Amino acid sequence: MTGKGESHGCISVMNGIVSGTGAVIGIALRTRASYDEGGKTQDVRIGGSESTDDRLARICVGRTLDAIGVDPSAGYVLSIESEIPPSRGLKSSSSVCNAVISAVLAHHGVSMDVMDMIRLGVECAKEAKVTVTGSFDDACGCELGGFIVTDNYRNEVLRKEPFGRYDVVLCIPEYTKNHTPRERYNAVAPEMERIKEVCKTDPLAAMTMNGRLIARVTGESEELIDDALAHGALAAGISGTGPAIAVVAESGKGGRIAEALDCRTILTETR
Ligand SMILES: Nc1ncnc2c1ncn2[C@@H]1O[C@H](COP(=O)(O)OP(=O)(O)O)[C@@H](O)[C@H]1O
Ligand SMILES: O=C(O)C1=C[C@@H](OP(=O)(O)O)[C@@H](O)[C@H](O)C1
Repeated sequence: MTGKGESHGCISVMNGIVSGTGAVIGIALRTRASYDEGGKTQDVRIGGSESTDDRLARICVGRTLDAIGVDPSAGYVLSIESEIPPSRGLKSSSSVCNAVISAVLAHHGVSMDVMDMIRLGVECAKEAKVTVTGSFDDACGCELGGFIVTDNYRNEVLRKEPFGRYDVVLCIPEYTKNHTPRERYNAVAPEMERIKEVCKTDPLAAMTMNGRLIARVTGESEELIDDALAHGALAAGISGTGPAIAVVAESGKGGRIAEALDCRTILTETR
């Protein structure tokens, strides 16, 4: 039986690299995976992109088979279709991990506790070296949706609540993330402590503060953030390690903001 798996995306409220505490809001963009065993080859087909590295997906298959006691040398076909542009800070890697692991489990008819599945994905991301802290915040946001705060060092959820329905505009540069040295994130720890305080009562204000701070850390311009706010956005900032900018707006107002911004945009909503 073909195993099917699905996960979503999320945007950053607090970048977890700075202090180990991460916060995200789930969005509706989707990743779908399907998995079938048979044949002699291990075949990974990534829709819409010839150039995306398939190593993370292969690690997810191998580690899931290992976790459920199945021989990982079996031939398979894994297909992945994702709406999330890779390597822009929009959590494509976490979403792929969740979707692929779910598809492999479904093929074998095995159920796994959702938090165990998320933690398995974090281990895969670490092995593939696509994360600094393990990105437990992102993995939870992609799978569970809503507003989530996590401790990425302990893989613990600190806060999880529904977020309500908002439009989300994503500005997607053509280029992918630059790998800014970790010391540059560590250097802004005092500012992140202030953002953590704000986040306790006002996650949208925290998102903009974080988004501006990370723009400074990674060397991105804040111009699009200013433009989005000037056009009525409730929050705007770099998501993850960038370079994408995420904008939150009242439901129905995202389209107008997207038109006003000088960038390639995707219009979606919170989940
Ligand atoms: N559609 C996809 N199919 C398979 N793997 C993907 C896909 N999208 C992203 N990935 C994996 O995730 C990696 C990108 O991770 P990363 O640079 O951390 O970006 P992001 O911030 O989007 O998570 C890619 O190199 C690839 O290994
Ligand atoms: O590598 C990491 O540990 C993290 C990377 C960032 O996200 P992206 O991978 O989306 O850039 C960040 O937002 C997250 O809190 C932690």
